[in-house]
Amino acid sequence: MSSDRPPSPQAAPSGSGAGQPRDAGPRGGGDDVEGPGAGKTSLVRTLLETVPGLELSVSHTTRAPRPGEVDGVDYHFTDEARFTALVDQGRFLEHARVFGNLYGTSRDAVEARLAAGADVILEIDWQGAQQVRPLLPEAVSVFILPPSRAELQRRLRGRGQDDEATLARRTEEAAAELAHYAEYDYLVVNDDFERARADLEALIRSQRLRRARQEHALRGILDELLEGTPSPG
Ligand SMILES: Nc1nc2c(ncn2[C@@H]2O[C@H](COP(=O)(O)OP(=O)(O)O)[C@@H](O)[C@H]2O)c(=O)[nH]1
Ligand SMILES: Nc1ncnc2c1ncn2[C@@H]1O[C@H](COP(=O)(O)OP(=O)(O)O)[C@@H](O)[C@H]1O
Repeated sequence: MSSDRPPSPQAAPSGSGAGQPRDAGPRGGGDDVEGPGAGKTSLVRTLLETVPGLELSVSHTTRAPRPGEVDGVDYHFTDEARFTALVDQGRFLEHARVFGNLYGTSRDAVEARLAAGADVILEIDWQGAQQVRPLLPEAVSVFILPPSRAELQRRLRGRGQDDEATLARRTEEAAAELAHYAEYDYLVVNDDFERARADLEALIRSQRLRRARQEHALRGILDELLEGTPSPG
C-alpha cells in the first residue's frame, strides 16, 4: 500500500485446524490464522522460521497455560479482572470470548510492529477477524481447512493433551469456525503440510508484491525510470 495509507494487516484462515497469513502495508502487513485442529499453529511456527520479516502477534488470554506453554511467548496469560481492565482502557485491537476464555490482540503491539515494517500474523477466531477487517481493511484473511472431518478428529486426538470433554469442545469450536469460512479471503487446505506451507508463503509473497506496497519500496527506481516522461492522462 502507499505510505499515506494506514498499515494493513493480513488475515489468516480459521477453521478446523490450521493457520494462516495476512497482508501487509507499506510498512508491513498482517495475517490471521484460526481454527483448532487444522494445523494452524504448526504452519505458523514453520512460516515464522522460514519467512523473513514475518512476526506473530502474541495474544492475551484468560485460559490456563498448557504444559510447555511459556508466558509472553505462546500467550500473555492473565486473569479476567486484568483482561477486562485492558478492554476498558481500549488496549485491544480486537477481543472475544472463545468457548469460555477471553482472548485479545494488543493494539499497541500490532501497530508498533506494522509501523516497523513487519508482516504480522494474528491467530484469532472468526469474531476477532470480524473486528479487525474494518480496522485494517488491507489485511488478508486466510482460513485453514483440514482435508476431512475424519482427519480433523485424528489431529485433535493426536495432540494427546486433551480429555474427552475438551475434545468434544474443540470439535464444536472447529464446527463453529467452519461456519464462517466464507468471510475469509483465502482458503488453504492443510492436507500435505509442505504444500499448505508453500501456499501460505505464496500468499505472503504476493501481498508483498502488491503495487501499493512496491510503489513505496521502489520509489527510487520508479522515479529514475519515469524521469522526464509525461504523466498519464
Ligand atoms: N479473537 C481472538 N481469538 C484468539 C486470539 N488468540 C487465540 N484466539 C483463538 O482462540 C481459540 C482457542 O485458542 P487456544 O486456546 O490457543 O486453543 P487452540 O488454538 O484450539 O489450541 C482459537 O480459535 C484461536 O484462534 C485472540 O487474540 N483473539
Ligand atoms: N498436514 C498435516 N498432516 C498431518 N498432521 C498435521 C498436519 N498439520 C498439522 N498436523 C498435526 O495436527 C495436530 C493439530 O495441529 P495444530 O497446529 O496444533 O492445529 P491448530 O493450531 O489449528 O489447532 C498436531 O498434532 C499437528 O502435528
